[in-house]
Amino acid sequence: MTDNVQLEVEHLTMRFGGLVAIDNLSFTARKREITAIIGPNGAGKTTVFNCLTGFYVPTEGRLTLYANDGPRLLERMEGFRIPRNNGVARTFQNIRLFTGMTVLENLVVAQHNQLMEASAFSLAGLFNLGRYTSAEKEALETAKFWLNKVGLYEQADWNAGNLPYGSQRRLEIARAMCVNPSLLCLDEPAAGLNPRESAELNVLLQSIRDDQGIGLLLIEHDMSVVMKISDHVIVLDYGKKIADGNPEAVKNDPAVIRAYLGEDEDDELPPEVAADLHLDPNA
Ligand SMILES: Nc1ncnc2c1ncn2[C@@H]1O[C@H](COP(=O)(O)OP(=O)(O)OP(=O)(O)O)[C@@H](O)[C@H]1O
Repeated sequence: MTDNVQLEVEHLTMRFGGLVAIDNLSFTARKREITAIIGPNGAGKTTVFNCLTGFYVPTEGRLTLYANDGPRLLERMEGFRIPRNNGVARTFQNIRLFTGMTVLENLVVAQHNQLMEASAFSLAGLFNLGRYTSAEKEALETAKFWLNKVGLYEQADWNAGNLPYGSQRRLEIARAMCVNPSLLCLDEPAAGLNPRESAELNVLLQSIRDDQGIGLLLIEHDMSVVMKISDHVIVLDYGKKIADGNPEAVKNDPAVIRAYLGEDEDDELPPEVAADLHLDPNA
């Protein structure tokens, strides 16, 4: 039953004082699938990511990651161990690259933990022992692989801060992939992209899903991305799950339309949102 499950979230609740940001949320994300979490502003999407990646300790609930070597309970781990030992990588709403480093250096630094272990925390590195040099070579190979994959090989020596915005977004994804995660969490990767860059992002995310065989969790407001590439969509509103299914079912769900529209029957969806949800304007 759990064969294909990458992540199982059970009864997750996150309170900030009196505010319930996530309210008894359960869902499953599968391997080789893109699972989107959508919902209006403040619905609790980023808080879910912050619980999964150790930025917040959930108030209640269980978060089970099915890594290659068995299940892990993420909510019981110290935050820094989640990306380091447990295969959950993420990108952020606001790009967080090392802008003063080159594109290649950003990808090598991402592998710092593996390199530190191989260097026995510096001694092997200092004396240039074999184990360290082969780990260093491997880190460079991994970095080059991902540079190729995201189409930035030619820009390897550029300062990351000088890349165009869309390329910076792709570099962030490459950096997250350099730690060889089981689960990749992407927080609004299409924000600020033009239509061509969005289309390139779709291709990249689909190829990570298909070629790496990992689970992807995607927070995204751009419905053209969500509806095109997601296998599974979860909709949150005020911290509660209001829909869970395939994109087709979710976009026609009255509760979802109401969440975006509001309760007032006289309201109308802005034309671009209606178009993204593919709603019939004459309905
Ligand atoms: N550290 C915090 N302390 C207090 N309240 C918080 C904290 N983090 C999030 N919240 C609150 O939790 C709720 C959910 O926020 P969250 O950022 O998860 O929403 P979101 O769905 O990601 O929104 P957006 O689409 O605007 O990014 C909001 O009311 C927010 O103000």
